[in-house]
Amino acid sequence: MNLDLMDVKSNHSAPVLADPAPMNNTRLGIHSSLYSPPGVVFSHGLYLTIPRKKTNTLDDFRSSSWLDAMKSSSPTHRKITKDSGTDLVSTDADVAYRNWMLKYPSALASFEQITNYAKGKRIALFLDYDGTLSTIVDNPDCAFMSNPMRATVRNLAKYFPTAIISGRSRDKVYEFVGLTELYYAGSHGMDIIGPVRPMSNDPPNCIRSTDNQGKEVNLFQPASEFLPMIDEQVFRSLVEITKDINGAKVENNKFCVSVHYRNVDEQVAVIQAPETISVAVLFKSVHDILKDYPRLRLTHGRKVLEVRPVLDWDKGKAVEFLLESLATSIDAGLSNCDDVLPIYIGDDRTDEDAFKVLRVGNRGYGILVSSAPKESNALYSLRDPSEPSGEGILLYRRDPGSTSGGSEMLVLLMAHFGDLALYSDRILGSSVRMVELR
Ligand SMILES: O=P(O)(O)OC[C@H]1O[C@H](O[C@H]2O[C@H](CO)[C@@H](O)[C@H](O)[C@H]2O)[C@H](O)[C@@H](O)[C@@H]1O
Repeated sequence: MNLDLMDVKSNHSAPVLADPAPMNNTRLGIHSSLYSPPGVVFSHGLYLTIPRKKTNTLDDFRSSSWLDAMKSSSPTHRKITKDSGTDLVSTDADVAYRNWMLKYPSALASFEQITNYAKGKRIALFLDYDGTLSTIVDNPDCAFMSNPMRATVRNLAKYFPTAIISGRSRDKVYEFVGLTELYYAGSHGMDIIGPVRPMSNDPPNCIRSTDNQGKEVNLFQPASEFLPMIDEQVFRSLVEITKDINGAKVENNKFCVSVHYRNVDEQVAVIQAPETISVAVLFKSVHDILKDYPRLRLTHGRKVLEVRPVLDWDKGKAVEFLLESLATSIDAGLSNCDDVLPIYIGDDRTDEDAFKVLRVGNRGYGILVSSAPKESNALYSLRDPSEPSGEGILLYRRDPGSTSGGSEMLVLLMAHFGDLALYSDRILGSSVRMVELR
């Protein structure tokens, strides 16, 4: 559900904030139990599991972590409650989620802590795309971003340097987001368009280029040598071997390739005849192809296998690269700014590399978008990009030209994401809390 203006105005209930964890201050104002979990209970029964009795040649695949990864790669709260069909399990799921939130408190509930720490600092915002700015859908070509979300990101970018870091190709994610004022990193950070940095700082594979608007930018493609192999050989081979697997889809993400199995029949019921399990066949086929390409590796995303170069580069490295670019670029507005607070919001395993980078030395905040408990290097959580909600929290800056509070510019940084928008204070409903960023 997208909240329109009427929804916001008519929702007069106080913000329904998730159970706040007791907070002790650390440098980032983070609950100390984040570093030593307070007996968090994970209900493994919430996840579907597959029997591991060996029966034939596909056993290695069934009994390895591959199928487990498949089953847990996209657990959704909705699916758990729907599939189980009982209120009891639904309650268990809620309890497990609340317990999990002791370790990963809601970013909404912790918003004052975040903004307190942000005072006096320049925020740099990094956003994943799928599952963060758009909801997960069956067809990857239709993972559109809502207009309110787009408007919010556009407005955020007026205040904070903002970058999208996606596993998609850079062109594709730009096509979805469509905002020229952002920086974009595609192929899990292996294809970055960022602000121009002084030549002396340029690593190899970094060149000056122009973006779609003719603006001078830096183009950094650390995996450029892999392009012919991935594009001309691997992508084609993967398309060929999966063409008879109903529902499989291969997506060319330029420096990596995604093999989707969200729509492939998992056939868990016929586990005794594993040769009919299409997903297992798919995994084996992809694995077999990769034997011929030792310089490529396989990672798991949400119902997707991702083929990528063996390269010491990931979303975390991309965040570091962009932070350095932003800090040295006059255009980006972070130069001469000692204190930058990076915030990264993402939902998937590949986002963990970025969370890790921010976690080290309490450098910034990682926020995991997840509706199911899972281990993460993030510090905070949000439940779902599209969860219906009337709550919102505003991060705002006073308009320097303003003489009255009535004309303050208000920027909604994080509500439940599907409902993000820019509002003026005149139209805010009482369900929105405001936190001033000085
Ligand atoms: O880093 P991201 O921007 O999150 O990209 C990761 C992968 O996202 C896409 O796949 C996922 O979203 C699809 C659309 O909702 C869904 O159908 C699929 O099951 C998910 O895995 C994208 O299609 C992949 O290429 C990206 O690698």
